[in-house]
Amino acid sequence: MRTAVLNEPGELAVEERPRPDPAPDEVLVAVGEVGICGSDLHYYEHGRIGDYVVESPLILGHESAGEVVEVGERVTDLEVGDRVALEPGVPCRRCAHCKRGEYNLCPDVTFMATPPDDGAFAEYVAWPADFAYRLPDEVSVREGALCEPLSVGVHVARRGDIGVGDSVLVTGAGPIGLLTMEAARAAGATEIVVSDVVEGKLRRAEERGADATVDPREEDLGDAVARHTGGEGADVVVEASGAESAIAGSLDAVRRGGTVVFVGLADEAEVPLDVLDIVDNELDVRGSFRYRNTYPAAIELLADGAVDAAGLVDFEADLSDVDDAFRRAMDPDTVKGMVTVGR
Ligand SMILES: NC(=O)c1ccc[n+]([C@@H]2O[C@H](COP(=O)([O-])OP(=O)(O)OC[C@H]3O[C@@H](n4cnc5c(N)ncnc54)[C@H](O)[C@@H]3O)[C@@H](O)[C@H]2O)c1
Ligand SMILES: C[C@@H](O)[C@H](N)C(=O)O
Repeated sequence: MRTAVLNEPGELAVEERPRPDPAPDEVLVAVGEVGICGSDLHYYEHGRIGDYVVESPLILGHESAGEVVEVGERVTDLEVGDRVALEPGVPCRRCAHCKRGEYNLCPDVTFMATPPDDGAFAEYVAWPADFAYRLPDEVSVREGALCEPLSVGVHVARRGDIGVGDSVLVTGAGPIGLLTMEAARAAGATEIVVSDVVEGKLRRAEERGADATVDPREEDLGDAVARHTGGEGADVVVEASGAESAIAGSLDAVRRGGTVVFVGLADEAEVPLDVLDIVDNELDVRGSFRYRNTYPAAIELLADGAVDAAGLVDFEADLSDVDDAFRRAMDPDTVKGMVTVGR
């Protein structure tokens, strides 16, 4: 089968690999579409993300969906021909985190396209059937692939306890920020402000339903958010850029007693935060890591038309043009590029 393999930073090659056989609890999926994620681009450019280092050839891609072509002998709830979204992180199911239900925190997770685990830029993937979610007719294979970044947004909305009537600031209008905005809207948020430093991204946020947008280089973020929230600040701030200035500025934009959710990953592990501010204003400061139990909700949001994930897509490219697709995806105005593997 054809795969796209990262051999060296900046060197992505289409290579033949043996087609996998599904284990008894797995399904074999003919991959249809795979989204290009910021982490794929990071491995492509730098060969590492923090402690995860690409030390041997790695198949990238973890936002995927396709069609079941074979089922393992113990699989009872999926059939050949079902279209499925693949949740890319499969936990050990045995550790304390898994048993608590926080399986996104499992230290022994196998996560697609995170060294040393291969990803989904491949014609076929064998995957545990319980991490393959059947798509209803209303949800396309492309949308199925985008359940992955949407899941990040759904988990953020849950971590932030975003609810009816809340005001929310999202810093960063990449795929994660934009899908978080839509998950927040679906959760009941009524005033959503989005900030970014790229004009085209702010326009995208407006087109997709942001109530207001702010470029923090032109206007103080705290003042702008106060103006849109009756002088109070946002009930919930979601930091989805990873930019140090946005991380530090998040505390100026949240109301007293509000919540800040950090989902963006800064290049530096340490970014100064004013702890007195957190104590004095009784802020809830939370991290949000990947997701757990979000795929069913993401699929429902797409089936109901509550979220327009496919509208994020700027371009599609065939697997044979994956290297060029990665270059296009690096343009700051690009939100999402898709690689088509089969249909
Ligand atoms: N915690 C998790 O589980 C998780 C999952 C996926 C992605 N991430 C991280 O979330 C972040 C967003 O992911 P993405 O794929 O949308 O990334 P992205 O790079 O596509 O988007 C980031 C956006 O932030 C904008 N930005 C840069 N500086 C800014 C500033 N000072 N203020 C406001 N916006 C600014 C950029 O212009 C860009 O539009 C990244 O840091 C990524 O690594 C975390
Ligand atoms: C969650 C996923 O989208 C993210 N890029 C990760 O590898 O953690």
